[in-house]
Amino acid sequence: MDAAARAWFASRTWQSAGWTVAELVAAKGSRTVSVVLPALNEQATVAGVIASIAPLVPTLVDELVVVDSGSTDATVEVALAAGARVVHRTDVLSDLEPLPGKGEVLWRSLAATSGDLLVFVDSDLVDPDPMFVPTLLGPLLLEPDIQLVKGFYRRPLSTEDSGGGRVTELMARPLLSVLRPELAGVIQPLAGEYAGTRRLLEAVPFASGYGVEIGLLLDAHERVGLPGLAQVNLGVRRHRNQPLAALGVMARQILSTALARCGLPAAPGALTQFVQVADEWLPDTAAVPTADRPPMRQLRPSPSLPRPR
Ligand SMILES: O=c1ccn([C@@H]2O[C@H](COP(=O)(O)OP(=O)(O)O)[C@@H](O)[C@H]2O)c(=O)[nH]1
Ligand SMILES: O=C(O)[C@@H](COP(=O)(O)O)O[C@H]1O[C@H](CO)[C@@H](O)[C@H](O)[C@H]1O
Repeated sequence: MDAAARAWFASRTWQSAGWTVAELVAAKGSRTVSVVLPALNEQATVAGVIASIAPLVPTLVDELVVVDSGSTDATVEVALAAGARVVHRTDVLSDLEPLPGKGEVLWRSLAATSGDLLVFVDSDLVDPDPMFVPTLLGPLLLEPDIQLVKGFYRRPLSTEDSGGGRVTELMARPLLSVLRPELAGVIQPLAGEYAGTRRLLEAVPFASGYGVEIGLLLDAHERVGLPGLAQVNLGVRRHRNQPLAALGVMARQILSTALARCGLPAAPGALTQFVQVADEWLPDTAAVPTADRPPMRQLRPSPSLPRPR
């Protein structure tokens, strides 16, 4: 790591949370917190993720919202039964045709929620620790300069104790070490569990697909610098792991977003992969959406405007 990354790692990495939920509630004051779970066909896991967060409502967490990304399974019914508010991605900004992707629903969640602080948690987590949200909120509530907090964790892969975070280890981390060495100290740059201030999150674009995390990290670094970033140890994170080919498409989105944020040209979103059919290998080319959504503040300039509930 370069000197700046090393200094940041030493000063902005919490290897353990030195705070309690009660201390955070006291520190919160009049600030409000929205927890957002993006969900696409997560009927098997969304209730467990909600259950790990629901006890924090309404003290530390003011609203717990599942933003449905066009699920075709029973995600919505399961999430409602588990006690979350469920917003379909077209319930807000309904004049805008939805783009496919995780970033789209995270972007729309800004219009569906009202918290001064937002926490994003994936809905495909398996047995998430109930301390994920309080640990992510700690630096935001206790350190006035911090505006984005990334989680880090040990990432099991299927039956192995580690090996998860394949796109992180094989693409995102090497890419950051080349393009933004200052961010080389970020342990999980693609972590799907992170928290930020609305002030920051409404000021930056959102990549509509899987590039959303790398895009937000690069834009946050650009806007608030290393002092505005922090990372917290969340322990272990198990989730539904996608097959390698799907991660290839994800990596293509992340690469496009990262290059664009760093001012480098990238060919329009398309990826050719190869499949074996009998004794032949055939190309399988798919368009890879890489569009950005503009800063929410451009659409909703006045924070005093009533936010749709
Ligand atoms: O178009 C999408 C793709 C993903 N997700 C959600 O975003 C989170 C992370 O996506 P995924 O699990 O596919 O990514 P991975 O964790 O495998 O990298 C999960 O809660 C998904 O349900 C979503 O809301 N819309
Ligand atoms: O970190 C990674 O390499 C990928 C894939 O993780 P696994 O190899 O399936 O554990 O998972 C993350 O990347 C996505 C893109 O940023 C995020 O949206 C996911 O929340 C996160 O799980």
